[in-house]
Amino acid sequence: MGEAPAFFLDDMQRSFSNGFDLKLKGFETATVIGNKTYVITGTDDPTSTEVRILNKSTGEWVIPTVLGTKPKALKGHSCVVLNEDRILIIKTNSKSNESVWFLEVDTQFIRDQKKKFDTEVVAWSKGVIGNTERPVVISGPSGVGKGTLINKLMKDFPTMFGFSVSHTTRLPREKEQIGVHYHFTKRSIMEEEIKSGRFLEFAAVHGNLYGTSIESVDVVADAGKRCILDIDVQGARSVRASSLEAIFIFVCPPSFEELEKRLRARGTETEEQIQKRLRNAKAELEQGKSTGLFDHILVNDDLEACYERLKNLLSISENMNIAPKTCEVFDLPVDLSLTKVNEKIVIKNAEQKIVLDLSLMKGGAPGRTRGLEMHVIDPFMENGNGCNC
Ligand SMILES: Nc1ncnc2c1ncn2[C@@H]1O[C@H](COP(=O)(O)OP(=O)(O)OP(=O)(O)O)[C@@H](O)[C@H]1O
Ligand SMILES: Nc1nc2c(ncn2[C@@H]2O[C@H](COP(=O)(O)O)[C@@H](O)[C@H]2O)c(=O)[nH]1
Repeated sequence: MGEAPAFFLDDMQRSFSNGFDLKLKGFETATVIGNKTYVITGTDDPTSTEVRILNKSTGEWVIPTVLGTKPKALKGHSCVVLNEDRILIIKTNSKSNESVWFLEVDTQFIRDQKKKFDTEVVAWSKGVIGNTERPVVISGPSGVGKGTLINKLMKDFPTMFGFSVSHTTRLPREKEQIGVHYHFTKRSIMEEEIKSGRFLEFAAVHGNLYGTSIESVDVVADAGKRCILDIDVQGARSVRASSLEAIFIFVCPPSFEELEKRLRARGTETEEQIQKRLRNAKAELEQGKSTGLFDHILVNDDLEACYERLKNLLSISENMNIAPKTCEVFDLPVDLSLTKVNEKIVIKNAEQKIVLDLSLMKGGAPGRTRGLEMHVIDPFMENGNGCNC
């Protein structure tokens, strides 16, 4: 059994009274991992959750690059270190489905990002209770019918699927709506946002920038829906290397001539743009079929037949139009302590005991940390529940 190695104000002053400037404010915790102390500051303000790091060897404070979606109004919280590479944070006085957060400090994702940013990096990842269906990445050359297939899925199963709305620097088409089809943006803004780590993936496609923000995927997951991403092959490769654990589907045309016919018939591109998209399609078709990147290849010949095959491989049938996945939500207490017992975290105060089971934990930054189980221990049943804590 291990007690949470997190300190509150009094402990900190005692632990580091050897000359370091450790003037902690309210709602701060300090967590020690190796020779670094991670100070997490929460306030009422949803935007102001902050992290700073004290290097105990040098006595220097570092403000890290912070990636991921921050917890809102973190205020009261308790921490415990997991695997020496992340801090589990439980928000006090919160709803159970909003209470679990992770600050990754030395995972593979963080080590990769540190090389990219050449600074200290930490990343937030929200904990998701229960299991969610794997996201679906759909790629294929321009005009093959990806959007058409996705629209059919979204229309037939609106409570099951949610579309990840990408950012793009291309101009909107006549019928495209801001924030529905794309977040249309300027190249300079998107480049800055890419630098700041806002995107799960991005790529230059047909002369414009396209990218999936971490938030776009999180919004769908938060609604309890299965996320669908319509992205090019380069983007699919980046997502494959991420923690998202998606299913990858490549859509092919029955022939190159048919692809050209569809692209022209859509009437949304100039002749020059059509030529560019067709040139790129050749390379995309090669890559899509040969790299082993995709789990499934779908030929979009007859639309209805292709749609049936898509539904089959996603294991969905007509009667599955179920409500978004929800799990039981309960309140977490204002004062709580955390104790780590193997792969379980016991969250308790005088009246209540809750167990957070991390044994099936997966995913993580830059996305959600999934597969968590959380339940309240009934005090009358405690001896028979298999949890000796
Ligand atoms: N199986 C099909 N048979 C005939 N036409 C189709 C089929 N699937 C889609 N189409 C038509 O082809 C055109 C291109 O489809 P769509 O816009 O869905 O392609 P896309 O792959 O999403 O393209 P982009 O990558 O450029 O967004 C549309 O006009 C659509 O109605
Ligand atoms: N890598 C990414 N590719 C994306 C994203 N959103 C869309 N796309 C791909 O771009 C082309 C062109 O799309 P269009 O809407 O201009 O016709 C197509 O292949 C899309 O799959 C993204 O976020 N990342």
